[in-house]
Amino acid sequence: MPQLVRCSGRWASRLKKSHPQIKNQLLSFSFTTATTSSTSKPDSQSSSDSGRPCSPPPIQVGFTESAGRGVFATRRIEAGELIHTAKPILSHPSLTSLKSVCYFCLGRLPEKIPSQTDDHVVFCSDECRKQSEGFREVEKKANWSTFFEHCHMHGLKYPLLVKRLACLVISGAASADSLDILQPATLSSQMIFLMEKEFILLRSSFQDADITDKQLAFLTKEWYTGALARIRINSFRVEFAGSSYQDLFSSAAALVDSEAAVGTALYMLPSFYNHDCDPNTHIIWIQNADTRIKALREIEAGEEMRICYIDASMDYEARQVLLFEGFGFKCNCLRCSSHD
Ligand SMILES: C[S@@+](CC[C@H](N)C(=O)[O-])C[C@H]1O[C@@H](n2cnc3c(N)ncnc32)[C@H](O)[C@@H]1O
Repeated sequence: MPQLVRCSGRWASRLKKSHPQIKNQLLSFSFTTATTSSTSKPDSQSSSDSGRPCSPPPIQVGFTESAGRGVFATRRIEAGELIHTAKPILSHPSLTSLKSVCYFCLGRLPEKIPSQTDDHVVFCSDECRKQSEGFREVEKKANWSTFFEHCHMHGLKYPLLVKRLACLVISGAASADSLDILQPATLSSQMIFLMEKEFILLRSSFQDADITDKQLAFLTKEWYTGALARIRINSFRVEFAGSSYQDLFSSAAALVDSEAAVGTALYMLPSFYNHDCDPNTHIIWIQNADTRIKALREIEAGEEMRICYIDASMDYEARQVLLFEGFGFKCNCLRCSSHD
């Protein structure tokens, strides 16, 4: 039986200083010790597929024997059960989706887009526009064309999330150490060297926009690489599960464009799920970056829940290469132990 840890205390106080999305995620972390007020709506809660919430979610973060922290079931979970939902703490559309999905929630745009006050990006609702006001005010002060062009030319998506985090920090909506709780990727000196350019572009875009040195004190190369190392290992490509012929058609078209993902998002609780090449759980997106974690089969109380980070249909060798190069680990799952 793994040693279970309560996600409160040090983690909670660090997260309390963070922006509202992170604060809401805190409810999902504190569920073992805290009761949420009737007016607060946890961002991560279990619910039936009818959408009826039945919190708290039956999960707990604990230590595994050989994969660091992981997520464990606190009771038996049925196959197909919706275990919990989660809202992103950071999200950003892919550069090719900037005008076709909501700049905040990555959701599809309604036929009639609400009146926009923002020329460069588009929101699916007034609510999303309002939620973006803090970071967008900072972002709008600067000219991002060189930074975007650099990311576009080199196929970079993680710097877009670092930029959004930096805007949140400058706006006062997030603290600079918001992501410290997450496991960082090990970056080679070559990777760190290549990040120099994007870091300089990010910092100089803020400086040119007259963001003061005091406001930018956190934005050091060390902070940048630390944030990027965490985003790299923990963020998800957001791809909608096709639910209609129209969706299937659009995703086929997106694949032809070699970009099926509408964007990238980072979550707090889902970041603690380890990988398995024969997972018992999966993560899905239906209409925006809010995600659902569902059981693929029956899960026993105390069992670790794992998702699959890659395409599980690949053969053993291909999976090892991808997991090692992309995530920096040698997979210890049962399927890999038998070289299947
Ligand atoms: C997204 S994090 C998962 C949570 C992480 N264990 C933690 O403590 O924060 C991914 C990291 O967990 C570890 N990990 C996940 N799945 C693993 C597996 N199947 N075998 C070995 N290590 C794994 C690796 O260190 C990997 O880089």
